[in-house]
Amino acid sequence: FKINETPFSDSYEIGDELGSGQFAVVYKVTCRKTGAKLAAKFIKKRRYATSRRGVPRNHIEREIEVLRDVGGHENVIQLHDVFETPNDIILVLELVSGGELFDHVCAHEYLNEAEASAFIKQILLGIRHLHNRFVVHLDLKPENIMLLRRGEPRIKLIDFGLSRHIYPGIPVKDMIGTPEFVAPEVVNYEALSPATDMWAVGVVTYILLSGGSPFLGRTRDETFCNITSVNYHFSQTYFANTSQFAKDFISRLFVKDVSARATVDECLQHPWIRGPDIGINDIRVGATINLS
Ligand SMILES: Nc1cc2c(nn1)-c1ccccc1CC2
Repeated sequence: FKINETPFSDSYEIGDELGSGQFAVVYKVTCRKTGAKLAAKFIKKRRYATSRRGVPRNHIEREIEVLRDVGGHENVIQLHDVFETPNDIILVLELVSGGELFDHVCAHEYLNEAEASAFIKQILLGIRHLHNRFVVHLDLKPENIMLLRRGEPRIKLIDFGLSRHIYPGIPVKDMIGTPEFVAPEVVNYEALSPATDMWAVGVVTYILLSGGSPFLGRTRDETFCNITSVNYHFSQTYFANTSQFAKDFISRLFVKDVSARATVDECLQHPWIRGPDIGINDIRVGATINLS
């Protein structure tokens, strides 16, 4: 990937901090030439192979390659430019300023089904764009899903720090992700695949509808045990008034066998996502249904 030779501050003026992760800080920036408002993600470079601080260069390169490949979809963050300083690599990204989906859910405790279904449909459209390019996100969670603008149900998938290309027939194994969102194959150190993202969609859906986390235990090991035994339930407290469609949607994703787990295309066809607008003429045998 080509890195800009000129200094970052020659082209951009730094504004407010938008968010931060373990080794990254994101600022709102203004392009000096055009006045455009963008986001700049400063990723701390790892200085020594034995260090635990910072991100190894090849991981940053992988995030850039993935962003370059998946850019251009309305539910996926767009990469505009890359700069380097002695300590950081700077990704200039499309500005999303509606805050994290995580905060939006917290502000409401949980969402009604229509709002949750609209958010999940957008997440599925973004994921379909990734999976069609053999990209697997591997860190889907409400913190990594941003609202384009406050109060609008339009989302962008933002953090591709753990994402990678996974091609059929080339097994990839790795112990990564956030414990309460990882699928059984991650816990069991078995091959990762697009199905790994679909399990996480189930966890995000469960959280949007209830505010609770389906597999979270008191310890990391308890969480992992709940995941590998698919030990979850729809607590009456939050799911008493939830539709069968919503519960069926979630239960098709919490499937241990990756070959039996719903794919992104099957999810987009599910009645909970297609909603009441299914007309009889959509159900002609063999019809190609245009989902866009
Ligand atoms: N880990 C993160 C975290 C964030 C972002 N990217 N990666 C981001 C990207 C574009 C606009 C705004 C943000 C803030 C949060």
